Amino acid sequence: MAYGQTGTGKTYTVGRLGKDDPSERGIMVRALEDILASTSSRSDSVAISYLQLYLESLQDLLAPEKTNIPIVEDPKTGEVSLPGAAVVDIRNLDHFVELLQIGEANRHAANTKLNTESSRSHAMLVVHIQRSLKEKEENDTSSVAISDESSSRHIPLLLKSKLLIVDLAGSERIDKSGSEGHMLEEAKFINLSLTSLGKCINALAENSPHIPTRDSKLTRLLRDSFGGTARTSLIITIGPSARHYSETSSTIMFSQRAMKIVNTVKLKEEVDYETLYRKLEYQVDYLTSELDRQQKLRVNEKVHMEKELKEYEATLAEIERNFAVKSENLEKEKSHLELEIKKLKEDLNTEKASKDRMSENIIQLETSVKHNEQQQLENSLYQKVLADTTKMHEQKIVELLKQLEDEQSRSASLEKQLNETKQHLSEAQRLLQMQENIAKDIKKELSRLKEESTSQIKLLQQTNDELLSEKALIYEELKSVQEKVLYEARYRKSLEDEVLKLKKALSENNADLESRGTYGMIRSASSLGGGDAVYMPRPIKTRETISGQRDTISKIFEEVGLSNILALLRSEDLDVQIHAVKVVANLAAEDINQERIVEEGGLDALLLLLETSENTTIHRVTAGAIANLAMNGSNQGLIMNRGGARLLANVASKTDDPQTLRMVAGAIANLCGNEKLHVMLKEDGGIKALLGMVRSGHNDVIAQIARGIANFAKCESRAISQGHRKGRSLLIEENALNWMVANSTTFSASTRRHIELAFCHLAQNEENAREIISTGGIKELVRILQESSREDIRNLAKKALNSNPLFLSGIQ
Ligand SMILES: Nc1ncnc2c1ncn2[C@@H]1O[C@H](COP(=O)(O)OP(=O)(O)OP(=O)(O)O)[C@@H](O)[C@H]1O
Repeated sequence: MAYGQTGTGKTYTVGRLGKDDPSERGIMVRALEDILASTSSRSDSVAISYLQLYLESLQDLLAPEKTNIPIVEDPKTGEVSLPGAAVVDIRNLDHFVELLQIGEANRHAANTKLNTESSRSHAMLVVHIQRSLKEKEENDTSSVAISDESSSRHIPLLLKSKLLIVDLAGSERIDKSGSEGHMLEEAKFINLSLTSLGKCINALAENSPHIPTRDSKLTRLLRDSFGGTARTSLIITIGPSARHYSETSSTIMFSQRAMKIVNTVKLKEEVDYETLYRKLEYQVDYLTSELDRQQKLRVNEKVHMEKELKEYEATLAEIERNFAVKSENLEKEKSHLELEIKKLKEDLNTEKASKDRMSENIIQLETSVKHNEQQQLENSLYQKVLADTTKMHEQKIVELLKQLEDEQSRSASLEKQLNETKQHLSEAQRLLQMQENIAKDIKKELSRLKEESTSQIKLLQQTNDELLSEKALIYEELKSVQEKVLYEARYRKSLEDEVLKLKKALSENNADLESRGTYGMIRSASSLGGGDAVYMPRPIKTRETISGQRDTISKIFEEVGLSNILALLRSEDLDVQIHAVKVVANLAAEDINQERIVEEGGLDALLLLLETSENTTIHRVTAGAIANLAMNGSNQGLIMNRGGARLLANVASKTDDPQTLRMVAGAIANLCGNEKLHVMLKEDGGIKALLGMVRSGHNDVIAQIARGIANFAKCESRAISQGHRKGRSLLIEENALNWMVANSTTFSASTRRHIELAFCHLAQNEENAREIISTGGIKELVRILQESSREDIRNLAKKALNSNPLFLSGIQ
């Protein structure tokens, strides 16, 4: 962690990329360089997350759309994780530097959007390192070795490490930095997180049993990173100037406390249950097939031995048979020879003469006997060999039987090993199941959080839609005001002449009144307004002077006096009346004049003029003046209460002059924007008159009518949604729907949009559904949904179609 006051080099120390010069690299890059140098892609994985904490909200700098990322703490191990944050595997150092750059760009963009600086947020780099260990030897000696002994005795392990590099926000105190407003809010959050970090450091330094990590998100995040089993390095940055003395001393004190903390670094080894499970599964397969193979081998061997035994027995029988035959032959030959010797001896006795021959024969016979004896000896040797062979075969049979016994005991031990491995397997399965359950719980929690945020997003979307439609309406109003300003700019040019004429008429009138002795009437009228006590006509200024003031209507106001101008509305001279009403209409266009005009009886005078005059110009300009006054909410009620809607409707019914109709429609359209007046407007014939003016067919008139309908429908829809009104739309009661459906595509783009907007607002009210369907409105809604040029109107159409089952079945 880098800690210190703003501008003292935390980011310089921790975050510099040093792309061109490696000696410029900060700790983040150097740390990754070291890690990558001592890891191998075969057994290790290195991944990072990069985040910033601003105003207690955690934002992913690698995926900036992810904000408010939840912090999850494992209740058993105390490990902190951020399941919502992006975790990116690092391929090499260049890849890492690229990610840091993206993170910095996102941090800069996010902070510019929030109008803050980087030093107001905490930046965190989380590096996850994972190593598959060569596997640890299992102590249990009972486990039975199979052919691949070295691998069977080991359990796969994962060595997990986490490196957290934190660039903390500036630690300066609020009172010193003089923060206020949004800055103060920021400073409070920074203070909250750094103060709670300080508290945790104090508690750790004092070996306190309770460490208050829950007080801020920063300390919750760092929970498994300071104290306990982690190794923590704290970098302190200070400003060398004497100005920073107090910050420097508090920073150093903070670090002194931190130095008291004693940590015991502990490696986190975890059984890689997945690999273990795969391995045990493989072992079971292997042992099963090995057992089958051994059994087959034993059966084959037994068959082979039995065959060999049979062969030996056959050979033995053959040898015995041969031996018997030979013995019989020898016996025969022996008895034959004995007979011959006997015969020769008898011959010896009888034939002494042939003694020599006889003795020769005897010698011959003796040699033959010797030979026979030799053969007999050989036979006995042969018998001995036979006995030896038989013995040997017997021994071999015994050996084979012993081997068979060995095989049987080996098979039993294999079976035992198989059972034990199966037990291991089921244990691994149980642990795996346990891990799956934990993963399921985390998933459940995540989906709950997701649901919660989805409903919040929906709510925000709804508010956004409403704001969009509000914005669009304001935009339309603005546009119409702009049009009006343009119109008035043109009008003002002609006003220059009007003012001249008016002044002339005013002075003549005064002279006339004075000469007729009625001057007091004007004087008293003027004193009513609290203005000049005595009307003093000023000398008429030159054309050049007035021309210099022509854009400053307020000056005319001051110069002539409002009460005097209003008095001229009652002049008997039509020309004067016309000029006066034009000036009043013009003054009424300015917000600041409206209140005074009404206060000084201008509204009454205008309404009287509308009622009594037969002149078209008077009607047109008066309606325009009333339209201007009707822009102001507080005047709308006055106009209505004094029968304004009736008078306007009356004028509309008597004329076909498009300019007059445009003014009248504009005035009624403004009154439509006040939901409280809707019923009265209907009763006084205002809505009927507004809709009746479509007969003119003039684009400017139709534009005002469409604006009025949109104002009306929008306010009505709002009143219904807020529960202020119920029932069918008053517009529908006045048969506006047929005209809207028939004409929604025939006019200019802005008029069309007003009609579409009105239509969509009417469709939000269930009570209007029947009429909307019977006038072919579903088709119209679908058309708006597909074709309208404005997104907020399309959204309104979609909302109406989706929320009303009658519409949905109508579509089908
Ligand atoms: N050791 C240094 N050598 C040269 N320049 C430095 C050094 N330390 C900081 N600077 C420079 O001082 C300025 C402020 O530094 P840096 O932005 O790192 O401060 P910081 O403590 O992170 O500030 P903050 O809390 O406002 O983010 C930078 O322009 C930086 O380049």
